[in-house]
Amino acid sequence: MIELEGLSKRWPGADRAAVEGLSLSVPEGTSCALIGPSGSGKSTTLRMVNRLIEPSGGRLRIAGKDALAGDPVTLRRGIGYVIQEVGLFPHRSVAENVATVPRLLGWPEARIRARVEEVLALTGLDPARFAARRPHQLSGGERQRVGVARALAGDPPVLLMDEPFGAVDPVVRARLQEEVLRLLKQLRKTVLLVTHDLEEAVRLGDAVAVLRDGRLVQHGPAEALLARPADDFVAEFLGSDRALKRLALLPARAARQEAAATGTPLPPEATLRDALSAMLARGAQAVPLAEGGSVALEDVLSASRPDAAGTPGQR
Ligand SMILES: Nc1ncnc2c1ncn2[C@@H]1O[C@H](COP(=O)(O)OP(=O)(O)OP(=O)(O)O)[C@@H](O)[C@H]1O
Repeated sequence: MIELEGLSKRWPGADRAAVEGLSLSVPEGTSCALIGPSGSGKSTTLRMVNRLIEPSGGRLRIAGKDALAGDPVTLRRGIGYVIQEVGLFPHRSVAENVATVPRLLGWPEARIRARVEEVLALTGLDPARFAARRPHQLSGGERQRVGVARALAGDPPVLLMDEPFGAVDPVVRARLQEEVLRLLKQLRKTVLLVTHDLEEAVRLGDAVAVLRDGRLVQHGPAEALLARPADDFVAEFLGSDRALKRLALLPARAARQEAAATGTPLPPEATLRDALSAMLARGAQAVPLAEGGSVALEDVLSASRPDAAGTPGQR
């Protein structure tokens, strides 16, 4: 659990605080994505959590302990940190880079070797192929994987990620996001993430927190924000297509049993947005589902109403 309580940062000479009275909790084993315009205080907030930036005021607790009380270097060893430029040591091998924290923690050599192999494999890098390479001998996506492997090496309960996939192309990016998401869930890490990319926030964040001028304006599951933005600023930030974005988060469940719809059934993982796309592509008012039954246009419309209660698409 990461708990920020009234956390603030005021830079010397600045006319307003970069972060002002920010209170936010990330429950254990969940992830929260910080989003907001450039300069809204996302990176400052993240870096206050591992004290690369010392807060000017407020409280910070990690796993119930006062994280502002002890030594920041010790704190950082217990927190994985992934940044866009990865920040690998260029003259060290992948294995040596990944071993950084376990070595600082004083693990025995055999344990370090085993752990390096384990986290490389977890992040989709075959140790036999990659362990001895230098960072410049890797693709951007592979470097990013090494960055994640390095952050996981010491098995920290908390992970901070600042634009973790910003430097890789969109195709690699989507695959990495899926894989890392699966991995972090499997390992039950508590994750605070900064991103410019709303889709990434929605995909990776159990909750999304919107910042504006250093203040928290809305916090909750992406689906709730897309359905009910707190104000015009959040609505505009989420985009005029926010209703479509929300449909992409809602599973297409059979809303009616009659097999009126024709055409190829949608697979079980299909969302209401997929159902709508299929209707538009087929010029049909309804589409069948592989699991049986069908979804009709009116079901999509009723689910897209922000006040739609219960499980959307279900009657
Ligand atoms: N070291 C610093 N000294 C003075 N001001 C700073 C420093 N670092 C950040 N700031 C200021 O604090 C504010 C918040 O910056 P921050 O980097 O947290 O924003 P951000 O939301 O992460 O922006 P971006 O999306 O552009 O990365 C900005 O006004 C920035 O100019």
